[in-house]
Formats: sequence, structure tokens, C-alpha cells
Amino acid sequence: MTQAPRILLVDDLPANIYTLSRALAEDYQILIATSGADALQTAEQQQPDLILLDVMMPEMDGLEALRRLRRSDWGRQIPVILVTADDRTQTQVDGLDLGADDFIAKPVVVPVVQARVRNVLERQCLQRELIRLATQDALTDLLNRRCFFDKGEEELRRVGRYQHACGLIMLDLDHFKAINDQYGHAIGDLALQAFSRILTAIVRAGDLAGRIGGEEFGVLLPHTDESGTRVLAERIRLAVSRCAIPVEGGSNVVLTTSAGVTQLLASDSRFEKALQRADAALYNAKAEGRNRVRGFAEPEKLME
Ligand SMILES: Nc1nc2c(ncn2[C@@H]2O[C@H](COP(=O)(O)OP(=O)(O)OP(=O)(O)O)[C@@H](O)[C@H]2O)c(=O)[nH]1
Repeated sequence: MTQAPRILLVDDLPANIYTLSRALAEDYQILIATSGADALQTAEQQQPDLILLDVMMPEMDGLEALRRLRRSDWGRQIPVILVTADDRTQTQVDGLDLGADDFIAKPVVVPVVQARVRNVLERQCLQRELIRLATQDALTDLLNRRCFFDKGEEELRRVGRYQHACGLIMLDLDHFKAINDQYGHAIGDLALQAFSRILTAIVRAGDLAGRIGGEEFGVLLPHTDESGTRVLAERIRLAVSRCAIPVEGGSNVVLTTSAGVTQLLASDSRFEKALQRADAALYNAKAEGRNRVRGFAEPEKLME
């Protein structure tokens, strides 16, 4: 069963919280905050699906709380309905300019509150679905090529700004054409999905796995140096080599993968540069017999 959406009610007056809560508690999970500061803290920790935000509050008013929410990484996407007795045009314009999704006038009318909340949540749901479709690979649920490249550029900017390490692994299933040819595309697709599940299970939260195209995949590892990147690539290689996909007739399709590893460098003008190094390392892994991990610019290790 899917959980009811969570709504954060923000108002400094308990009577107003009570009224809104009674209007919404049957269909939604309710969170409560009684000041702007409290609202920001609760929103960051709880990540509600919607915030109903009173405009006039002492200390930090609703507009200031909204401004801070929209500037944050964690609150930019949370829909906000401003609840206010202040019906001046300028207040509404300021609220919309700051990124409010809708307004509810005080004193609140329960069916209007319910209808506006429903509308905003439906729009939010559609927007999430659109983002998912635009960023996820349909077959594997990993990041799609465009999103993976965008993330790569983002990580490269971080490497340049904060000088932290970021590893990159490029992986390619070995002899995948033969799997398709021998067992058919449906089994090939199952193999790609099984491979993707292994990737997802092995990488840490914060790592980014994407399908670059066909049977080629990439993993970005923020805050991971060269040796850590190799360890992870080796772990993936080993797990894939132990994966067998049962096919009709009682036999199994055995998968192996080759991997090329490198680091994003502050001197890379584009993410593409790092990908080219990973690709060159992957080429060497293939040339040396497949089912192995190779790094870029390590000729002595290539001999091992
Ligand atoms: N089933 C399936 N096959 C795909 C998909 N995308 C690409 N392929 C197949 O992946 C195969 C890639 O083959 P090649 O590039 O020759 O590489 P390979 O056979 O894996 O050989 P090496 O990479 O050299 O080990 C081709 O047969 C493509 O048709 C997909 O979404 N589903």
C-alpha cells in the first residue's frame, strides 16, 4: 500500500493548525511547525510532499521561510501553498515570484483547502513522473545517458571547486552480441537488467550509475580516489562473473564484464575527457582478454 502524502502545516496559532489538520488528516499524514525556523528544520529533516505556509508569523514570516526553502538544495522542489489573510496584490506577487505554488485565503474554507491541496499534489506527482521519464533509462531504471553526462559535468565542477576526488568506471558486458544472437533479445534484455541490479546493489548511496548506451554503463564515485575506484570496479566485476541467468532447457547464461577506471581531473575541460580515458582503459581490458579491470595510464599494471 502506498503511504498517504505528508503535509507540513506551518502556523504560529494553534487554532489555525487545528482547523487545517481537521480538514486534511483523513487523507494525509500531518506534520506541524509553529514558526518559520521550525518549518525549515522540519522540512529539511522530513521532506514533506507539500507545505501549507502561513504568511504572517513573528520573527521569520512565511515569505522569508519560502525564500530560504527555494534557495536550499533540499527544499527547492517541495510545493508550497501560502495561507494568508493578507490579500494585497503585492503579497501575492511576492509569493509567486518566490516560487509559491498556490494561495489559500484566511479564514480558510475546508472544501477549498482540500481541493487546492489535491490539485497541487497531483501536479507534483505528474512532475515527478516527467522527471523520472526524462532522467531514467526505461529498461534498467539507471540514469539515462543524458542525465549521466549532466551528473558527470556537475561532479567535474565540484572536483574543480573543492579539489575532492571523484572516480569514474566505464563497464561493458563481454561478448554481449553472442548472448543476443544465441538466446534472443529478450534474454539479452534480462541480462542487462540483471547487470544493472548488481550495479545498484554494489554502489553506495551517493554514487551514480548510468546506462551510457547499449551494453555500456558508467559509474561516478564522488569522494573516491583511484584505488577506491578500482576496488569497487573489481567488486562489480566479480559479482557479475558469479551471476547466471537461467534460460529454457535448464542451462544458464553466464555474464562477464570489462571495466576501465579513471579519475575526474580538475584539468578536464569537459566530462567527455574523463570518459575518453575510462574508455581507453576499457579498451585495454577488452584487448587483454575481457573480464578484467584496467586503469588509464598504468602501462606497468597492464602487463600483470
Ligand atoms: N538485448 C539487447 N541488446 C542490446 C541492447 N543495446 C545494445 N544491444 C546489443 O549489444 C551488442 C553489442 O555488441 P558488440 O558491441 O559487438 O560487443 P560485444 O559482443 O559485447 O563484444 P565485446 O564488447 O567486445 O566483448 C549488440 O548485439 C547490440 O545489438 C538492448 O537494449 N537490448
